[in-house]
Amino acid sequence: MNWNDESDRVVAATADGDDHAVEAALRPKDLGEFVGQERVREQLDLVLRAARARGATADHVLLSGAPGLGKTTLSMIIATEMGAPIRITSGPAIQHAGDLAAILSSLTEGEVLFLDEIHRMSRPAEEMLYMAMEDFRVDVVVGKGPGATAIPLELPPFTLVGATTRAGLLPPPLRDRFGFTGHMEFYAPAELQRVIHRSAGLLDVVIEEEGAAEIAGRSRGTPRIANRLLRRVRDYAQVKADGVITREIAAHALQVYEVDGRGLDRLDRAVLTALLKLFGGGPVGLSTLAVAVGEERETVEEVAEPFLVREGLLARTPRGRIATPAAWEHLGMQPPQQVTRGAGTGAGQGDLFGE
Ligand SMILES: Nc1ncnc2c1ncn2[C@@H]1O[C@H](COP(=O)(O)OP(=O)(O)OP(=O)(O)O)[C@@H](O)[C@H]1O
Repeated sequence: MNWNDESDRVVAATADGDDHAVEAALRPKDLGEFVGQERVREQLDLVLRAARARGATADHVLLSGAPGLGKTTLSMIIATEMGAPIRITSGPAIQHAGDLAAILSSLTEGEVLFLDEIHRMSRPAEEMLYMAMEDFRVDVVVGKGPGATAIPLELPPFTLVGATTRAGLLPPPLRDRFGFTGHMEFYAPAELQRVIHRSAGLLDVVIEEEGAAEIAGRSRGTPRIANRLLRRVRDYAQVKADGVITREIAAHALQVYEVDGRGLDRLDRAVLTALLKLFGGGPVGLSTLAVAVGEERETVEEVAEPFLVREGLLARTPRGRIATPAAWEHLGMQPPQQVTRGAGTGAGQGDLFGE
């Protein structure tokens, strides 16, 4: 299989068409239903309550975090909690300042504007957004060349909810204009277990506690993946058993989908196996590792490695990629002697960098 398209993977954190179809039904509708992210939830609750008490529009909110952690869901909850409508768009969809002006000028008072991937907006649109966020005003340029004139346009107060996977890429003037920034963390297995239980209830699927725990442990800290694995396990339970998801059924089903006990899929394991078997645990250069796996360099670096690094199974060092002791353990292999001695070169190394 060619892994260049991330969405081919059952453990992809980004949404595929099938996800879009069911995600709307599974989204928590208010803060009380939203699982985990205690700090962001508590802080946001205060921001929204205070705005409601003042009868004001809520401050602009920036949500940062990896795909599938619930940024879109939270933006919808903000609108619901404020009793306001929501408009959804994304940075890449706004290529010209005029596109943004058209959206902004059609907002109603108090409306929530959700701007996904806000770091991918064009520069002119971004500059227009500064003024809109701060003064609820935009200058619409009419005409071209020396005869062009800027017509100021008043906007009703609105709440911008920006979402980004890369908060560090946002220019400081944009970041500073958000009244509240929430950083979404990966979820603990116990939290994902709650997400799975809730989704199973909505999908009318019977699941045992241990079945949910089994799926949660393989969901890479991400609710979107948890919900997708649940649907695959449900299929298996319906076809191969009586529809009830037990721990055993979940484990068998996920074995069929090649998702192991830690959430690694075939590509992840191929990279680790090559690193251990062919290169004795490294260090080995990225290009060499990619050739050994039969994949593009970018696929190994961007698709497989982030999760392996996060799991503490692989480390990027100045000398190349190395496996950590946990990688040997996970694949049930014995490290050669020198790797055991060099175990300190594992995930804790300070000078990690992309090769
Ligand atoms: N805290 C949560 N509790 C319950 N379900 C959640 C939670 N967070 C996310 N989900 C579920 O996970 C799925 C993905 O969430 P969502 O689309 O909000 O993620 P996202 O961060 O916006 O992802 P992306 O950046 O890729 O758009 C949805 O089906 C949603 O219902």
